[in-house]
Order: sequence, then C-alpha cells, then structure tokens
Amino acid sequence: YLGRRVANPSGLPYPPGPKPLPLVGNLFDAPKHDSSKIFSAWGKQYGELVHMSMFGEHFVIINSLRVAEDLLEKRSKKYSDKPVIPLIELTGWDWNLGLLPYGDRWRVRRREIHQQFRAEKVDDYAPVVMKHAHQLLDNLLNTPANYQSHLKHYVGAVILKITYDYDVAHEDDRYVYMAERAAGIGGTLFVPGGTLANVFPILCHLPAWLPGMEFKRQAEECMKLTTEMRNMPVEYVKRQMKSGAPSACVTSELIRRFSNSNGLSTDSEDVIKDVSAVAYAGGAETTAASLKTAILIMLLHPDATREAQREIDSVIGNARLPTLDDRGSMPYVDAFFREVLRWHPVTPLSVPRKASEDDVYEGYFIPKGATVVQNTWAIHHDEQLYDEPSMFKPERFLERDGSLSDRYPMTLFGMGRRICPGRYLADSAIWAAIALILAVFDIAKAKDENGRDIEIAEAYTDAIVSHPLPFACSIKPRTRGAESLVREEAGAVQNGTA
Ligand code: HEM
Repeated sequence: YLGRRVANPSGLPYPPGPKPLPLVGNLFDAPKHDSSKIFSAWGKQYGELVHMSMFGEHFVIINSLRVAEDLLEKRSKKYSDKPVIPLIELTGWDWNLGLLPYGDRWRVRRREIHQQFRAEKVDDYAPVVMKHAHQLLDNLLNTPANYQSHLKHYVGAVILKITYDYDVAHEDDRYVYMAERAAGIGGTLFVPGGTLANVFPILCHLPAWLPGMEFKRQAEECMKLTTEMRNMPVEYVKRQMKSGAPSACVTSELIRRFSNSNGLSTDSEDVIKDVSAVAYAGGAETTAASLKTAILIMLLHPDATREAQREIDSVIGNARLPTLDDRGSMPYVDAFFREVLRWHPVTPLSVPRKASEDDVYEGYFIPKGATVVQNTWAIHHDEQLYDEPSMFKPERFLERDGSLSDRYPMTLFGMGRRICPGRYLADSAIWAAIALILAVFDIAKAKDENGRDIEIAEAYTDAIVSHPLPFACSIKPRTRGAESLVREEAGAVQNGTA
C-alpha cells in the first residue's frame, strides 16, 4: 500500500487495462506473439490508452492517433526519453541513437543525423538510389528466387554508399555480416522475455562461465561486432581521404567539418562514428522489410498492381524506366506506395519511449519511468481514420479527381522529437524500388511441381521490425523491351557511364 502511495501520490487511477495480479502484475496477460494486434483488441476493450504492469514496471500503450499526438507531440518534453534496457551497454549497442536517453548526448547526434538526412539533402542522394535500384532490377532478372537477399542488398548498398562511400560486396560482405549478426543478437536479448537479466539486471554482474549465463557470452560476441562496425568504416573513410581519393559521403563531410588544426578531438570522433553507424543500424532492416511487404502485396493484390502498371505504361511509355523525377506525374503509384507503408507498418509498435516525469492525462496517472508504446498497427488500422483498414486500397490516398491527397502514413516513422530522421531517405528508396519493380516485372504466385499455385500465408515475424515470413513467388519481366532496358542500365553501371 505504502509503495503504491509513494509511486502514485495523486491516488488517481492508472489508465484502464487487464487486471493485474499481486507482484507479477500482468505477466500472464502480456502477449507472447502478435502483440500489436492484441494491444489493438485491448484498445477496443479498455480504451485508447491501456495500462499494464509487470513486476512493478508500468507500461502504457497508445492505441489512437489522437492520444499519440497529445502525448508524443504536444507533451514531447515528457515523452522523448528511452527505457533503460540492461543489456544495451553489455552488448555495445549503447551508441545507437534510437536507444539513447533524452539529453545532450542524444541532442548533438540527432542534430547531425538530421542535417545529413533532411529532405533537401536526400534529393542529392537520388543518383545513388537510382543506380542501386537499377542494380536491384538486374539482380532480380538474374536470380529472381533470391529476391529477399537482393532487396536487402539494395538497401544496404544505398545506405553504405551514402554514409561511407563504401561499395558493398554482393555476398559475404564483412560490414553487412557484422551489422546483421549484432542486430540479431540485440533483437533476441533486448525484448522483455529475451533473458532473465532484463528482469533482474544484477545477473549482468555474474561471470559468463556460470550455467544459465549464455546471454553474457552472446553479449560479449555482440560487443566485439558493434565496436568493429562503428570503427572499421570510419577508418576506411580516413584512409580514402588520406590517399587523396575523392570521397563524398556523410562521414568524410563530418570529418572535414569537425577537424581543426590538431585533427579530430575524441568527442568529435565519437559523434562521427555514432552518427554514421546508426544510419545502417536504423535504416537497413526497416527499409528492406517494407520492400518485402511491397512484393507480398503485389502478389496478393493483382488488381491494384495492374492499375499501377497501367499508370506507369501510360506516363513513361516503354522506351525508358521511371525515375524519381517522374514521381509527381504518377499519383496512383505514389498512393500504392503509401498504402504499402500503412497496410503493414514494419515497426508495428514503433520504438518504445519512457515517461521522464509523472503525468496526468484525462484523469489517469502515468508514472515517471513508465514504458510508453505507440501502437502504430492500431493507428493504421483504425476505422475512424481508414475505412475497411484491412483492405489494400491505394485510392484512400487519392482525391476524387485522381490527384494525390495530402495524407501520408507518417506515424510509421514515430512522432514528436524522436521521429525517424531517416524517413526521407526511406521514402525515396522504397518508392524508387516499387516503381521500378512495377515497371519491369510481373509478380505472381510460384507454381508447385503439378503446376498449381503455391498459396501464400500472410504471416509476419513478431519483433521490433516485422518481416513477412519467407514466401515463394515468380518474378518475370513483363516484356522483352523491359528486360533490355534493365540490361542496358546495368551495363552502364558496370562501365561507369551511369
Ligand atoms: C521504412 C523505413 C523506416 C522505418 C519504418 C523507420 C521507423 C523508425 C521508427 C518507428 C523510429 C522510432 C521513432 C520514435 O521513437 O518515435 C525510428 C527512429 C530512427 N530511425 Fe528510422 N525508420 C526507417 C528508416 C530509417 C533510415 C533509412 C534511417 C537512416 C538513414 C533511419 C534512422 C533512424 C534513427 C537514427 C532513429 C533514432 C531517432 C532518435 O531516437 O532520435 N531510419 N525509425
């Protein structure tokens, strides 16, 4: 009772939610899978803001745009902090901007990443995006069955070129391996049920050789990888700059700007390493997962896909491929792209925040330290905002006269002060890949050995970044002419004339 009075001196109720048990709270109610959909159902049962607790830790889940705007935007001073995850320091992920506590260290890095990826700057990256999008088409033409790895490679290549002027090897690239392995370990250890150390942080201080300390051995491996992925490419850029090779990238620009007559201070070098490394860490998996969803949609919704292809054919014709400059003349393709982002948000529960002060919202108490979750899936599937939200309907982003409306599912990228700084690059890279794939390929269900369609389950992984489970599909060029255009562009890239 005393504990409750100290934690909640106002005596006001917490937001409604499932009834907690003593001590363990809602441990047995907490979803083990499909969390965003279960939280969404709780939203219908309990309200737009839902509360649950586990072992004295409070969680509030925001299920509507209205409450998300009220808390994450209008009260962003109180809701821009991040929850402390005990394993972050141990795994070496503590430089990741998206996990940094709100404060000066975050502010300095945020300012720099915003500068490098703001809308106008991303316009300058268009040639890099288009060059790698053409490479993606060529890869899809050559080995369509490996489409998942081609999409991943496209996104990684764009980000690493922009950030470090680094050309990714198609297979077995050391940087890509490090980043993915480190993200994989972090992804399994950071989730609440990932290891007992999340509930009892004291376990982090026990030696790794003790039984049950597997998480510490994994954390040690992760620490080596996160350290190398932060240091290695910056050293590469420094070597390039020293050798006199022209190096125009985020890192070289930061090195030039931060250097003085004595070179770089340790603090500046830290900022440069953090800002550069977080572009791949924040952008690669999210953007690739969106593209996998786009392919799944092309497979499941042939009518909308054909409509988009009709628009491309009539605007572009068949003598060239679409470019980012054509975007304004193809409203249906843009609406298709926006609906891809809305229909299955790849970050269904965004990235959790923490309340940095006690707060009262509409008569409910939100305690300092509570983890605050933006349920993007619930917002994107709210009937008040989108009619028949489970349907894939690009038209919802069009005006009656067929022009593109001002609506954009921006909530996908979070809200308020911590909104994703990479959203303009994601927008451009995803649009380019979707438009080019639509222009060149017919995507259809793969056939089994008896010539029957292999049916697709609409199933997704349940993690911070949600991917469709692997599915087979047939990716074939729509026409001979389209195939030749892809080969020509790829040839120009190889000859260095693109
Ligand atoms: C489809 C692609 C992407 C999606 C869905 C996405 C989504 C998100 C979300 C939901 C957040 C958390 C926002 C919040 O706390 O409210 C975030 C943060 C972040 N994203 Fe993205 N992102 C994408 C692409 C990118 C790209 C391409 C980059 C890098 C160039 C990037 C870099 C970051 C960084 C650095 C943060 C941390 C920001 C901070 O905490 O201040 N993201 N992103």
